[in-house]
Amino acid sequence: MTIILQPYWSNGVQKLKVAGPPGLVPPAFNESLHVERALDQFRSKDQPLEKYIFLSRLKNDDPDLFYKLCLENMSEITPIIYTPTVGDACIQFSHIYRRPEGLWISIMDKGNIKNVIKNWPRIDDARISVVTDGSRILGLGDLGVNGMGISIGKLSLYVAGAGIRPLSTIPICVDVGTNNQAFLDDPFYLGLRQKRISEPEMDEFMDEFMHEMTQAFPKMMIQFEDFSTDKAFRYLDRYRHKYPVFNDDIQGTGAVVLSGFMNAAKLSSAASGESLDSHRILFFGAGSAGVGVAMQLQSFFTLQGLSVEQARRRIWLIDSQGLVYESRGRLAEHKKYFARNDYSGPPMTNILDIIDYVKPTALLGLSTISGAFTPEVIQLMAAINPKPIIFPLSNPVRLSECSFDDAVTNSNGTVLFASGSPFPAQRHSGRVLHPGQGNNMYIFPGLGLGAILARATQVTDSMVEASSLGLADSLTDDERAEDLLYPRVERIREISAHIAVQVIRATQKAGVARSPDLVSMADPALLAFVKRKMWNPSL
Ligand SMILES: O=C([O-])CC(=O)C(=O)O
Ligand SMILES: [Mg+2]
Repeated sequence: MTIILQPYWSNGVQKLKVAGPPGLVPPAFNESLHVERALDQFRSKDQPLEKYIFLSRLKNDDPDLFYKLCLENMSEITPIIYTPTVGDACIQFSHIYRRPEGLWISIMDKGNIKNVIKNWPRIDDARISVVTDGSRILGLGDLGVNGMGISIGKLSLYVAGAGIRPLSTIPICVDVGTNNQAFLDDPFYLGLRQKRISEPEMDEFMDEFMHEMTQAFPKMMIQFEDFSTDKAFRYLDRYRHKYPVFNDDIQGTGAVVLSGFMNAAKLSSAASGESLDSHRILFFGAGSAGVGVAMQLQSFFTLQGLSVEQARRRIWLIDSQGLVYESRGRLAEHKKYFARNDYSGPPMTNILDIIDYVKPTALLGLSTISGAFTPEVIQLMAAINPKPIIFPLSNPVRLSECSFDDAVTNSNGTVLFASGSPFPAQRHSGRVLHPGQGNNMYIFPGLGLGAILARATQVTDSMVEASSLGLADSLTDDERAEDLLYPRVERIREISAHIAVQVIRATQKAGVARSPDLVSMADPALLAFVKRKMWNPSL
């Protein structure tokens, strides 16, 4: 008897699984039922973190089964492998760790990064990597090498959401120390026992890292993830014109919020009778995500015909000191662009006073201050707008500026809502209201897929904007009829394919595409091509 061994790939390593010769699998084994069995096992765990551990093990043992389960149960599984549970998994990463996954490069490898990268087993297949230094994981702060969990989670969504082949993905964590003392004192912590290195040392390290990555993987797109604010802007600026790289927290979050905002603004303007270009957006939180989103939202106004300068004037920022304005003095570099020059009184620190002064149509939270949008804040927004736009975007759930429930109750059901992390639907006056999830997971899979297929040499602003417009117009009539701001996550593959087409077109217009053969394809043919390129679990 010949035993049939079917090859599959796990974590870059080829393995073999018994495909079913008599005697080696149970007599009544049925593969399709096995997916349901795995789902049952998954549901039998009561703690989200246990579910996470179960799925992470399953992914390593049998990627086809894992991704089949994800694709068939997106809305149930995404909150486990991704936000919010991935946050807890990162906090606990060094304790729940079982076996290596991804690529670890530390400051000790400086000068030798080339040789470390060479150890990656599937160099030729690699197309996309998510890189973090763990310095600001979600809203959880410096988690050092435990940040690897976020790179892993994002790449699982690349596979599930955009059909990137599992083998083409590389989660990377660079260990440049951590300032998290509790971790440094924890014997289980998996990173170097040292504080974060200085900025010049980090720059040298990153320059070598980026150079060697692009040498080793010429077809690679690199996503920067959860670097702390200063480094997020710094390394995006430093490398964006040199390598195909984008920052998910600045650009991905910006694009997803722009998309949801476009849909919300239409509904809000229809209710108020105000023109689209008269919206006023107040940001609570002025870190990398806040300013990144504000930058992206400028294009909402320029798309309506305003100049960039007029668009800038439609945006106000609040940071930990209150309203951001020029004469307040000593502003961090990244806040200066949106600092107001039309206010020069004493610092305005109370959010209710600021709302009263600005009269925003939209309030966006990127502060990681849980509960910052109090009932009074929501009530005030509802008093000045028939349909207030309120987006508490901080992750994970417990750091959200308000819950969907609070937003619905305090606005009497009028709120147009999107949050970074998932919230349950609410019933109000006999209607079921659905929260939008303004999370960059709607953007990066399609953006990355488009960039890879076009073999983009850079990720331009126009590509990011194309991904946002692609997402905004991917709502179906049914979804629009329910006032949804984002499409249902179950349709993620369809949405990513649509976004990828828009992104490929943008690469062509920007002259950064290295796949000239795609130019001549009409849109339907290009969409079919993109869908054909998507990997599917073989089950
Ligand atoms: O990972 C997420 O859910 C969104 C994100 O990039 C962040 O919060 O840093
Ligand atoms: Mg992030």
